Amino acid sequence: MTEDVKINRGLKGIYFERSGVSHIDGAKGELLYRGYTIHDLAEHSTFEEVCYLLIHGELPTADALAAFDAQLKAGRTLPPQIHEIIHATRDGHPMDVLRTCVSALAALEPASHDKGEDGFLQNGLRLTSQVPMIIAAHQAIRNGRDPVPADPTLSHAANWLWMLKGEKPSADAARLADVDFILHAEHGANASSFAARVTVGTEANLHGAMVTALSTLAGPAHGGAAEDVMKMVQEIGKPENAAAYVKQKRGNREAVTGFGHRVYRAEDPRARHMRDGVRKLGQEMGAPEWYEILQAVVDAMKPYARHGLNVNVDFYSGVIYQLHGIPMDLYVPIFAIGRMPGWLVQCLEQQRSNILIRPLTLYNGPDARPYLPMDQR
Ligand SMILES: CC(=O)SCCNC(=O)CCNC(=O)[C@H](O)C(C)(C)COP(=O)(O)OP(=O)(O)OC[C@H]1O[C@@H](n2cnc3c(N)ncnc32)[C@H](O)[C@@H]1OP(=O)(O)O
Ligand SMILES: O=C([O-])CC(=O)C(=O)O
Repeated sequence: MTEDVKINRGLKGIYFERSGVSHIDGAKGELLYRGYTIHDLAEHSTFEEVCYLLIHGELPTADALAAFDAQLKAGRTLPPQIHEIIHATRDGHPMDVLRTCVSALAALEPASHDKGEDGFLQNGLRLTSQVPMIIAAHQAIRNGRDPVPADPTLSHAANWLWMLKGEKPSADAARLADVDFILHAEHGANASSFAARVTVGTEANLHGAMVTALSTLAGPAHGGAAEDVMKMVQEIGKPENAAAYVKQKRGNREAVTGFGHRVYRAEDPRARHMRDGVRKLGQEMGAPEWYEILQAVVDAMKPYARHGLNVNVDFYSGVIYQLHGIPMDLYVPIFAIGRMPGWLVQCLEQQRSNILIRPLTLYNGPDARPYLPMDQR
């Protein structure tokens, strides 16, 4: 029909909106949250501070941060029915359980239907606190233990590890989790945030948008990559096997997971912090071989780097979780913990100047034709 129309498959390179939250320079490999480089934030900030920055646009004063932190801590409660739902779905993938529980919270908490700007904010902050609780409670229940109650003296990251493992994390372990959350907190119009914005565009509630985001994050082309990288590392087994593995994948024109990105052509700036974390943790724990395997894959992929194929944020994160003894199926849910403020702020931006997001598909099916009665088909 309209053959001259240009189709942008996957919306590659298309700007659909303006955003004041994060800036990605794919050619240079740079990422800013509200004007601050991800490197400064990863080195000097905390997840709570980054949440505040993303949502309010400025770094908090000490008083503002204390009030914000108190609000996050006050959100660390779950209706008792959530534990019943987790019991009923305990054998499911943690991402399915998490998504189901967030959906159930919409039905259990009347405030979830407040679609004003403040309603979105309050619901989003409460969910930011509830999401790690759901994941940790599922991990406890599927292992026959009672969920560990939240500890109001601990930061978001330390409390997550406490609820997950039932023991107080070391300062280093808590800081590594904190940095992981900072690095994953926000990334512009990535697939899950875009999907959440589509949901808000229809004037649906925030919980609905979060369910959309969680569904979209789960795929291996997006948040699921960290789990696949860990499986790849296990399959490779030793650094000397990496070159043959990559050769076979490239020969079959299959993706090597943890590489490639829709926007970055230079290395994803978040990867460097995770790489440092894997190297340090591996040495400390007497398990340097995981890092060596990862670096052998990077070496084998070097010929493709000049075509813009470099490691992304998910390449190193799985091994960090593995070294912490965290099961592989929790890797995507951990990404979701970090991404909560990013989804929230994208939803807030969408809501502030809302418009239905509804592109076109160019029809290439049959021309108009008469309906055929059953006996003539
Ligand atoms: C947090 C995140 O979501 S980060 C991404 C996490 N996902 C992964 O790590 C999974 C592996 N990577 C991929 O599948 C892809 O790189 C994606 C989905 C992330 C991005 O895909 P796109 O933007 O559509 O890239 P596209 O498919 O256009 O790739 C361009 C070229 O690079 C190749 N390529 C892209 N990624 C990879 C990869 N991981 N391994 C090998 N080759 C790759 C493609 O085959 C294509 O080559 P061609 O032009 O010869 O056909
Ligand atoms: O931006 C993307 O397409 C994917 C990504 O790296 C993220 O969501 O962090």
